Amino acid sequence: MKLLTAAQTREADAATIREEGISSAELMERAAFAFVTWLQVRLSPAADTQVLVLCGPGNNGGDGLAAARLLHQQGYLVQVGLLPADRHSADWEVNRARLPAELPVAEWQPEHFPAISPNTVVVDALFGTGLSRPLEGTAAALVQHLNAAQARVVSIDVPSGLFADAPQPVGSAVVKARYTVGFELPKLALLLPQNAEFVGRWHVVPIGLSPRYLADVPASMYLADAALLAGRLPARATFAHKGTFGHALLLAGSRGKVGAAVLAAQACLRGGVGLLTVSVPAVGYAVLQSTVPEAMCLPDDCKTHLTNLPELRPYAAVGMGPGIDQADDTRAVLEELLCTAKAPLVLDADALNLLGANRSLLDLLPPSTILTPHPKEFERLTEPAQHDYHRLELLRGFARHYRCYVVLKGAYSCLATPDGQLYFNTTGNPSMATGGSGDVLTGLLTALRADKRLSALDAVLIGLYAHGRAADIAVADTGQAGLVAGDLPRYIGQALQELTTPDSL
Ligand SMILES: NC(=O)C1=CN([C@@H]2O[C@H](COP(=O)(O)OP(=O)(O)OC[C@H]3O[C@@H](n4cnc5c(N)ncnc54)[C@H](OP(=O)(O)O)[C@@H]3O)[C@@H](O)[C@H]2O)[C@@H](O)CC1
Ligand SMILES: Nc1ncnc2c1ncn2[C@@H]1O[C@H](COP(=O)(O)OP(=O)(O)O)[C@@H](O)[C@H]1O
Ligand SMILES: [K+]
Repeated sequence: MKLLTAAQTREADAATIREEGISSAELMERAAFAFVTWLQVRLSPAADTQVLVLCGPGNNGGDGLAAARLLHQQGYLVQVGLLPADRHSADWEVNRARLPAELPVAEWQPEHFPAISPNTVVVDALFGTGLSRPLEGTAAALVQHLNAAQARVVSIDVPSGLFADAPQPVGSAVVKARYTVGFELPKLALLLPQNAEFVGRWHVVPIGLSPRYLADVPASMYLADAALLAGRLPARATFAHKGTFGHALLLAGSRGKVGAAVLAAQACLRGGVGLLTVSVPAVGYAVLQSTVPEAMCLPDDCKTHLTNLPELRPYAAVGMGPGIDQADDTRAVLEELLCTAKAPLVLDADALNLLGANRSLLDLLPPSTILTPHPKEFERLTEPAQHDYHRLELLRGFARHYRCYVVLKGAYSCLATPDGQLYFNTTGNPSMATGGSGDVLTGLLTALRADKRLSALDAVLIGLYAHGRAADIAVADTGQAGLVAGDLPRYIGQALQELTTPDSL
């Protein structure tokens, strides 16, 4: 699924109206109906629920007016509060005129905004994608009044005051919603951690925007969801053998962090690799052999950390980083790996920290290397970001410059490709905020990179999706708090199966 800018969303509306021969008011009715349908599933029975719809002057306010009418028709106790304005959009006027006379409507004057009870469900339809500047004056005061009320707020399209795809000044007035319900496609703002306190949980509801427009519009940002990835993992051929899926090498572990090597190795095997060799410091040899008997183990001469790069010829992909620590000998191993590797590389954790501390090594990165930093590791590779949009631009620039695939890990992990595209992963949940989840990802990505049937892009996208999906499946058994990283590998196979090409004509 593509992520559209606010301007492209307007074009999508216009294309839909043109192609279907409908009026813009009809499209607004569709949007309001989709919103109300979503809301009704979550509301208590009509007689018990007071709904306040706060409407701004544009089409977001128009959506609110149409939603107020539809909720009123369903028997909810609805009131409408209007933000005073000199001008209104044409479809706002249409829907204002359609409000039934018995539905209470009042213009809310700044001197005496009515009190908002915490029991009220507030529909925030003040501003949407048409926000042209930060809120101030009456609009800002109303947003502050609403936020102070601590009512249950559901925002239409975007929380009012939040730009859909650009940063706003720190401290701007923005509605703090419990839910945000968007139309057809999520806006970029909903995916960024800095907006979490405004967005709450988000959902998108379909409104039938032009499929032709959505297919043709150029995009540089995508949502990597099941629809994008379904069928991208080829099914295993009947006569497949272990050579078909590649031999991977993992360089992982140090004294006190052998567990990272174990987690990465388990995930690599569950990711379907044909053969796996793990190079660990001598202290990890017995641990690895007993906990991951399917893997071969190459103990380093050094007891505590990695000091030797194994002969690389047998390997179809190499992953380095989990738990390796940052000793100078290990930096030399990394440098030799970057200089000599012919196979694709996956670099994580301390391999990234070593790159950050020795930036001249970055110029040695082979093209198409996969790097998986979390925001702090990414900062060590680049510079502190001013805000999340800036971080995404740094990410895009880094991936382009070094011709690499860079995954900025988080709730919606973002992959930047060498040609500057961004893909946001949609799977995963907060159960993964536990030590070792990243080590599991390294192992899984190394397995998928060793599989020659997959392109680099597909390997990363499938890996990110399956990593998060494994956690989504696992929490049904473990609960969120109870999940540990070692649970994840067992669910990877199920997650990968969901993306496997169906065995049909
Ligand atoms: N496919 C879809 O997604 C569909 C989208 N639809 C809906 O349309 C919404 C977009 O509507 P929209 O373009 O009319 O913009 P909206 O957000 O209502 O605000 C514009 C008004 O606010 C004003 N204004 C702006 N900034 C301001 C400020 N800081 N302080 C004060 N005023 C400010 C601005 O005035 P101006 O900038 O000209 O001064 C103008 O009057 C979208 O979010 C969705 O809900 C559906 O109906 C159909 C399908
Ligand atoms: N709230 C969350 N929602 C979804 N995924 C998450 C969340 N928190 C963490 N993750 C995922 O868990 C992994 C954590 O990786 P990382 O920070 O490297 O952990 P570690 O270093 O402990 O292995 C990343 O893939 C990240 O995307
Ligand atoms: K809104």
